[in-house]
Amino acid sequence: MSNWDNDPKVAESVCEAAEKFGFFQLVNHGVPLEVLDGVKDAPIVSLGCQQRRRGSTPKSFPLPTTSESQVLCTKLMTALMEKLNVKEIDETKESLLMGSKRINLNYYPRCPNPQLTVGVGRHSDVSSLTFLLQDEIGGLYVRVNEGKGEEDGWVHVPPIEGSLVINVGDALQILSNGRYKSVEHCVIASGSKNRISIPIFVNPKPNDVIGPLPELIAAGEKPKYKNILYSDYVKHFFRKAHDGKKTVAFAEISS
Ligand SMILES: O=C(O)CCC(=O)C(=O)O
Ligand SMILES: [Fe+2]
Repeated sequence: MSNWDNDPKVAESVCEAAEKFGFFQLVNHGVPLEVLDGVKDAPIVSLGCQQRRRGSTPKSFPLPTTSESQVLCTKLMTALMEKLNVKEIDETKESLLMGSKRINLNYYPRCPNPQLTVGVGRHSDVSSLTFLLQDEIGGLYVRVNEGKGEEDGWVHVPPIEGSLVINVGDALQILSNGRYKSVEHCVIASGSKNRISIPIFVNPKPNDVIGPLPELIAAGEKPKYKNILYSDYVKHFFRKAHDGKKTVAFAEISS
């Protein structure tokens, strides 16, 4: 990614990955590694580890985002919007695409029989984009080829040192009228090692109304989703279990 500015293929690959897979890993992303390590080593993380009980649900802690991650986020959003022929990220779009952020801390205690514990159940994120820092343990699985019979399955996202895992969330799927995919993923705990992951969720503002972007509808696309208050969408997500049932169905226009 370091040659983002002089190689248009980088932006193209990002858009292609967001359309086809909804997930990709970035290296040379410009977010200094010390920032990632700093977050992983923060005292609150160790405290969290001691307080966690085996098998209990991961907990959220507010942690600051960095200016480097903001620059990266703006670059990605700009490229993703250009691909949709949305030329300018004005104030309204900035709010819809990246108006609020939340950082979580997920701690997965090792479990001798991972099949018997809940890491994170199948879900898609409600964000527009999620940036995930994961340690070297692994355990994140992403759904591929959904609905394609025998090819439908789960692929492990291997930890790559210094990389960021980035995925499209439901809000961006809705705003892009289904062009960018928010795919299901889940986490299986390790049988032998504790794992930490830190997702940064980049979201619309709670009071934003999300729906297919006006530029797409003006270009003749039929809207696949209704306009919906983002905070209502998030409420719906937290009301239901992580059972693989799609939150995005809540916003779909039935045909
Ligand atoms: O821990 C991970 O790798 C992913 C966690 C996740 O999907 C989430 O917090 O939404
Ligand atoms: Fe997630």
